[in-house]
Amino acid sequence: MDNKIVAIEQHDTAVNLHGLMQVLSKHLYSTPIVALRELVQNAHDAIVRRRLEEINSAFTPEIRVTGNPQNKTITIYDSGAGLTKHEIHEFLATVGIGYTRQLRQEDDDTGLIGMFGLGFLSSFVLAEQVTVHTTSWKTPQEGWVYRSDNGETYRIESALPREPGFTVTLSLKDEFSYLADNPLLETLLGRYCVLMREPLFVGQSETAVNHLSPPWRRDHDSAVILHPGLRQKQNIEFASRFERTFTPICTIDITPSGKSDVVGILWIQDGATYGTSDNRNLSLFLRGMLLDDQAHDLLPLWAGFVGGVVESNILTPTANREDLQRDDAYFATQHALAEGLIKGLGELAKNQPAIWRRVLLRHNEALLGAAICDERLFDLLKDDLLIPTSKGDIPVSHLRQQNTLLVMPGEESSFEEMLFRLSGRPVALGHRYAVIPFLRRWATLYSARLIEIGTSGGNQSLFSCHEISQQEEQWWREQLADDEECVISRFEPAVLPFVVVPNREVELKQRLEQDDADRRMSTAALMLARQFTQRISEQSDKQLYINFNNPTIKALSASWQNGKHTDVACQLLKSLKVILSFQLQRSGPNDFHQALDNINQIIMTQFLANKGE
Ligand SMILES: Nc1ncnc2c1ncn2[C@@H]1O[C@H](COP(=O)(O)OP(=O)(O)OP(=O)(O)O)[C@@H](O)[C@H]1O
Repeated sequence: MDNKIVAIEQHDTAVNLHGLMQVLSKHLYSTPIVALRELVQNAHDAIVRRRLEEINSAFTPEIRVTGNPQNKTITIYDSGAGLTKHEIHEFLATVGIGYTRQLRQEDDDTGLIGMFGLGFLSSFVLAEQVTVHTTSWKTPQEGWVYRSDNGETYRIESALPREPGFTVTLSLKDEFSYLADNPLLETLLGRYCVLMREPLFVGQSETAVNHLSPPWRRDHDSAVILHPGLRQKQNIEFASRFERTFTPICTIDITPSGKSDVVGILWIQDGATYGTSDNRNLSLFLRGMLLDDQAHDLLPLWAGFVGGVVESNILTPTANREDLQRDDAYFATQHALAEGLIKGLGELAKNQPAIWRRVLLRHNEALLGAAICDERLFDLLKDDLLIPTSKGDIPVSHLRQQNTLLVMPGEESSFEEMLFRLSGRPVALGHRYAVIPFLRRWATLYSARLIEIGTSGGNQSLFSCHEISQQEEQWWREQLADDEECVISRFEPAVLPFVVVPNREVELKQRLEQDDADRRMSTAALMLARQFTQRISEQSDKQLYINFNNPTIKALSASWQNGKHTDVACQLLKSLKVILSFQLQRSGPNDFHQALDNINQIIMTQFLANKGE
């Protein structure tokens, strides 16, 4: 046995400070503007900290951001807790450690935003020099100035004391000097900080950029219950600040539910959408600070016509505070928003019929898709939505006749369409978004029959079989069929002697077997589809249903049985078939010419031959 002693060495991981600072300050954030948000957020937290810690504190909370274009500086002032000399070393100048996190660990319901101990570093993205002047409320007789060019080294010097608080001055790099413009700062910060709870002023302005509190907080803070109409008006005004493309039709309140604390408003966009259009737009505020104005993944996929602004205190941001961790809180929020939206749509339908009609009108197609994603939505929408049919858009109840619903899966017009135009029955257009799954669910719920025309199952329900001898069947095939499969049947209306129906399943099989289908479909999907089409036997891609309810067909059948010659009549019928097929793009130009020629010939020889000369 080998008894070698293995020496185990333990070392501290070395950190290359320069490299780490480069990554943290330059590459953590997607846009340098985020640095301003981080500094305002620190100012906010400092005010909260002072309120929490200073007993009998009677200070006026204020954050003020001022740009100075001449000096190319931006100053962020706050009247918060400030820092002692020791705290500057321990928290401001230590990467990854912040006092805010410690405070949050004691009590996380205080509204503090910071947690990573990284945000201050982002100031080095914008600035070639960062200067801080601070006085802590704990040591009001001391003032300190911190200075650093890159965050890697810094200087601290004693300075005159100031009112407790913290002022950071960024001497901007040339490429960011344009930011030292107060109107621009007002726009940028107005976007990020509109829901922040401490007042933020820009330049010399006496009006805080966040002076308007969001409607849901007004409800909470005020004892007065607003008239619903007035509330809706306020909500829409507020929503319009976040919805750039569409005007909101109406808003839906989101209140905390389940494990989510999310609160805010969603709205339905005014502007017709297609079923597949995705205009979801969600601004998410975390602890009062805009985290993401493209947080639409939190909304259900079917809600392509919905916008919203919501806030939460429990979601977990990523370290750059530009995205969210996909944790339990995230999924609870997703769930709460979907539930709130479904409930809100239900209340809209019940309490505001005029607005509900507008919503249906604008988003009928998208709502068809939504209805098949959720039972409750289906229940809400099933009788109000319109189905596109051969006779225009109509509710499903009008589509139902003799307890059957007809749907045409294919896109092109066909003989079936003509069949139903003749009988006056509307046929749903199955190629349109969500129509077939919606009708399937509707049919199951109301125990109606859904007939999908063109599939073998569908055709069997439409055309009943008629028995004739094999010899006669053979004769009919010879007289009327080209490359169609011949089916002897009975159907309405009797005035139609036959129809040519494409076999959609065979069409699908042929399409899948084409090379270009391979390129468009993923291999897995293609394999599944092929498994299905293998079961479709090699048949003709068209079927000719000969109608034994039709008087001409019946008369011709009787003649054949009596051995009479009916060649001319059969030729006429066949030409009629080709002409109708051509109109529906089911026969080619040569056949069409031939058919017209036949008719001319028959008329000439049968009716005019003796009289013409
Ligand atoms: N304006 C300020 N007033 C008082 N203390 C401040 C101020 N700005 C920063 N600090 C202190 O410096 C610490 C580090 O700040 P930094 O922005 O790097 O991280 P953070 O705010 O704690 O967390 P995050 O990275 O999530 O923003 C803070 O926790 C706080 O203790």
